[in-house]
Order: sequence, then structure tokens, then C-alpha cells
Amino acid sequence: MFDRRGLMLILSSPSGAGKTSISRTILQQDPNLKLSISVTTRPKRANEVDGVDYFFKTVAQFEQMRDNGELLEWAEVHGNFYGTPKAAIEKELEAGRDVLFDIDYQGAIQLYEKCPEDIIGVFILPPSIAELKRRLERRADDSEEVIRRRLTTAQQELKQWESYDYIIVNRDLDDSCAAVASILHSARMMPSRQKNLSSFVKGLQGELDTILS
Ligand SMILES: Nc1nc2c(ncn2[C@@H]2O[C@H](COP(=O)(O)OP(=O)(O)O)[C@@H](O)[C@H]2O)c(=O)[nH]1
Ligand SMILES: Nc1ncnc2c1ncn2[C@@H]1O[C@H](COP(=O)(O)OP(=O)(O)O)[C@@H](O)[C@H]1O
Repeated sequence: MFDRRGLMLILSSPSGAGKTSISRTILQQDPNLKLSISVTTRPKRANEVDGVDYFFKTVAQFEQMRDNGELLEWAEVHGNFYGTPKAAIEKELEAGRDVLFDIDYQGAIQLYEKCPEDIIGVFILPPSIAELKRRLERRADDSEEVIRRRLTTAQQELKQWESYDYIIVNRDLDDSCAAVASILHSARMMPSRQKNLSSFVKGLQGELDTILS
């Protein structure tokens, strides 16, 4: 209803907990939500498309972007570099569109520091470690060694839940998607997110004055 600056919705989780699945569904359901497409040096998976899931880069290309100040945040995760290209994000936020970030806790901390007013952070937990392992194995894209590395990193990632605004245990995918959608829906209604609110209320007061005078 009101012009507004978009908000930044961060989804983080240990690898395999389900944030990519949740992101895909939410993005399909909500035309005002855009995905921040990260750059990464990780090898492309069979089901991924360059420019859709990630922009796949060499280490040299990544370092050049980072050193040129083109990244809003960046981090090394599971031995690869990941970063958020700055320019596209600012354009979406200015246009009043919300942006979804599938980034790790190191990136989330950087964004919380840089733009605290714009951020809603959601941390996704797996129902159990046995289920997390099953999900990583079922995805079948990664070798046993890569899976082990992701589980090792999960130990560090699990400590970060307190940095986030909301926590969701991803048992049922539909329930988790509904929870994220409802968080986003509520966040859009915060007074700070609605640019023309004060003039709208002044208008209501003016109408009241007219009726009551
Ligand atoms: N800081 C940061 N982390 C990112 C970015 N893009 C992806 N990640 C995180 O890097 C981790 C690995 O991502 P990915 O290789 O797609 O594996 P997945 O989590 O198993 O699907 C996940 O925790 C992502 O949230 C980014 O631009 N910045
Ligand atoms: N709630 C859920 N119940 C069962 N399987 C799930 C659920 N959420 C995600 N998955 C499956 O678990 C695997 C890992 O999910 P993914 O979204 O790739 O995780 P992440 O992006 O956090 O690494 C995928 O095969 C996905 O289909």
C-alpha cells in the first residue's frame, strides 16, 4: 500500500537443513521477493544454472570483485569463497522489493552490522543430526568427504542461532515455508518499513478534523 524501501530477509542454516528448498518455494509464491544471487568459487552442481543459482567464478575473478569493493559481504565457507554482489541489491531495495539472502552466519553478521534496520534474519535448524546427514546424503551431489566437511562446519554454525531474529526447525517443508512467509508478511507491516505512513496518518487526522468541525 505504501512506498517503502525493501527489506533484507536472510536465511541461514547448516548445510542440508533445507534453506535452498525453503527459498525456492518462497520465491515462487512471492513476486515482490527477489533472490540475491551470490558469486562463488564452489564447483557447479549438476542441477545448477550459472546466473540463476550462483554466478560461478574462479578464485582470481572472485578476489578481483572483492578487492574492487563490489561485494556487500563475503566469506569462506566449506573451503570455497562466497559473496553478495552489491549493485543489484541496492537497486531492488530502492525499488521497494524485498531481497532474500541464502548466506551463512559470517555474511549475516556483516549485513547486520552494515544495515541493521533493513534486516530480518531467520536461522533454520534440522530436526536432528541423523536427519541432517540423511538429507545431505539424499541430495547425492556431494562426495562423502564433502558431506563430512559440511557436518564438521555445522558444529560451528549451530552456535550462531542466537544472532538471528527467528528460528525455525525444518521438520515439514510446507510448515517451514509458511513460517518464513508469515515472518516476511509481518516484517513488511513494521512502521519503519512503510515510508509514507506519517503522511497517511496525517491525512486520516485531517479527514477527522473536517468531519468533527
Ligand atoms: N557469506 C555468504 N555465504 C553464502 C553466500 N552464498 C551462499 N552462502 C552460504 O554458503 C554455504 C554453502 O552454500 P552451498 O554451497 O550452496 O551449499 P548448501 O548450503 O549445502 O546448499 C551456505 O551456508 C550458504 O548459505 C554468500 O554470498 N555469502
Ligand atoms: N522438511 C524437509 N523434509 C525432508 N527433506 C527435506 C526437507 N527440507 C529439505 N529437504 C531435503 O533435504 C535436502 C537438503 O535440502 P537443501 O534445501 O538443499 O538444504 P540447504 O540449502 O540448507 O543445504 C534436499 O534433498 C531437500 O529436498
